[in-house]
Amino acid sequence: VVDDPEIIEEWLDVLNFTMAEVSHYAALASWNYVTNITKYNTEFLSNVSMLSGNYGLEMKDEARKIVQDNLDFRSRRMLKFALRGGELRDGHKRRLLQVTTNKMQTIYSVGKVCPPDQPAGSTEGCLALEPDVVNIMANTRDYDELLRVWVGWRDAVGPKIGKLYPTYVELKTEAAKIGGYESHTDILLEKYEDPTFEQEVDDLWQQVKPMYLQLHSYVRRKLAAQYGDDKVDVRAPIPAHLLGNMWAQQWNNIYDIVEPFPNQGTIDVTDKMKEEGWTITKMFQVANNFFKSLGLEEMPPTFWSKSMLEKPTDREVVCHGSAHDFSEYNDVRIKMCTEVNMEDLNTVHHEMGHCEYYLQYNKQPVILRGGANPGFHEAVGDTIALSVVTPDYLHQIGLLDSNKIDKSQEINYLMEVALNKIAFLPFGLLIDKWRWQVFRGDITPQQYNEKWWELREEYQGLSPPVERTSSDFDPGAKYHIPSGTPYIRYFVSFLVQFQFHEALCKAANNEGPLHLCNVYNSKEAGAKLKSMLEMGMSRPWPDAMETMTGAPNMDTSAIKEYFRPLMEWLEEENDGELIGWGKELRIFHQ
Ligand SMILES: O=C(CCC(O)(O)[C@H](Cc1ccccc1)NC(=O)c1ccccc1)N[C@@H](Cc1ccccc1)C(=O)O
Ligand SMILES: [Zn+2]
Repeated sequence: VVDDPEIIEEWLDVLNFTMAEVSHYAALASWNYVTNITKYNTEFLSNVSMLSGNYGLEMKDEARKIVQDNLDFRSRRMLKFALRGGELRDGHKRRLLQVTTNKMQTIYSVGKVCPPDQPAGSTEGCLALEPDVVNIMANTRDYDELLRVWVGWRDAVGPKIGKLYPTYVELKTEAAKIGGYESHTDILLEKYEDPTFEQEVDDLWQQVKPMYLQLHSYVRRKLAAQYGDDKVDVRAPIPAHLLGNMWAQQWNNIYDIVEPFPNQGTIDVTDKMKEEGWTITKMFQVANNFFKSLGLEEMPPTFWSKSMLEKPTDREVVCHGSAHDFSEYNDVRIKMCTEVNMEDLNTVHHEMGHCEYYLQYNKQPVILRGGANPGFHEAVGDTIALSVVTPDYLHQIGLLDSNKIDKSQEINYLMEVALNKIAFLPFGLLIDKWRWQVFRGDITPQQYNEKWWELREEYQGLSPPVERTSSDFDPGAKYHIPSGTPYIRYFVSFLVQFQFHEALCKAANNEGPLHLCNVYNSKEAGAKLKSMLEMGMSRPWPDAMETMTGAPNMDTSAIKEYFRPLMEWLEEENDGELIGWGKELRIFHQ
């Protein structure tokens, strides 16, 4: 047992130094695998993961011997993080967990949708998820073609991942119990340092659900008009393959079907980007320039030389976007199979927001480098993107002919953003609602798929377009399940990013409405954001929230304020129409 403050400080310094080394090598091994899926890189990653796991267990055992009583807040916080997490001590089980997780991620990343009666073993004429299948889901308006790729993708990856998932859950559960937790769910929730967190997200959902119901009712009617009311019943959940996205998580790609005031121009500037000859590099340079305009850190030279910004043609990679921190010499990188379109311009800012956070908290000890909570990390880039999509800024970067918008164009603009942000909220909640129940043992493998679809109907008001059975594993068709990436962070992000946007607009002395505010070039806004980012996870997230907004809590007033004009318009449109589904189906009256 150690209680000498001198020795403890020395131990924390050694922890910091060794952790930087270990996480550097772990990051490199991971980078090599995700940017080049080969047998060698897979095995190398597995070996490095075992070594970093050994290091983690050693540090934990040593940390346990330290008496924390008369340590300062910061040292106690570092020790708290050092003692966190699951703990598999058996090498074989640790290796099995690593290999199982890696297999699921690889199945997803190399998955292909092949034409019917495809000869076994050949990938001739098969389509990858990105960009091929994603583009079909976004652009096709043929009901049956959408159905073919929607089912095809789930058939290609679901059952294979579903076979591995129970082992993954068992091993995560064993690791959690050895670590002293009730279940792995408690480890996931621990990151929010808030005993009532689950209750809070339910309350927040209840506050924004009315906005979602208005959007859902309106979109359902428009889809019924588009595909016929034999295909879309305005009294029932919406078939899940008609929303322009493989997971129906965001509906921006069906803007043309739901456009409130046709032929008034739109902020979907994909066509203009192509006309203007935008390149992938330009997309990243424009994003980099926005951060620079705020007085924040630019991406360093190695970002441009070492990132993977487009899909390679000569090898298999993990296409799902990610931002990587190599914990030294400011080496931060993005891996993304970018395409020149509006949706990816958003994602470019999203990923670069992660890199900006890395660059801002790199003065913290390694163990305190992270988002104030995981939702904050997801919200940085999206907050900037709320300025980027304004007519004012799109005009500034040459993607809109005018930055003037009249009332109907303003409704069109708000609809576009709502199809991205409001549509997402129930999806951002239901993924971990399902996963928390699985890890608590409240959903058994036999029930995986039926419980998934119960949640999809309850929260999103969607139904599967064809019969689903327990031999399907539709959760596996979404990246974050096979890769083991938590998801409630995005629900948190999609709410707090409006609080952050409001705070930056206030710092920038913006006069106009929140939804038209663009903080580009505002050094005051940049300073406000920087003051939160550089904290990393050195303080509990309410302190970081208070630094940004002046109040410590998550709050839906900003997102409601942002969309108020659209909600008024939608309530008008939906007056006397059917709203909701199942038990909550009713006629809406203003
Ligand atoms: O998954 C992503 C973007 C990928 C990421 O940037 O969140 C990435 C996911 C990931 C990849 C590998 C390992 C772990 C997580 N997260 C990061 O790169 C990341 C995560 C934590 C800290 C720093 C970087 N977005 C979500 C939700 C979303 C967010 C914003 C716009 C659209 C959609 C989705 O696509 O469903
Ligand atoms: Zn992210």
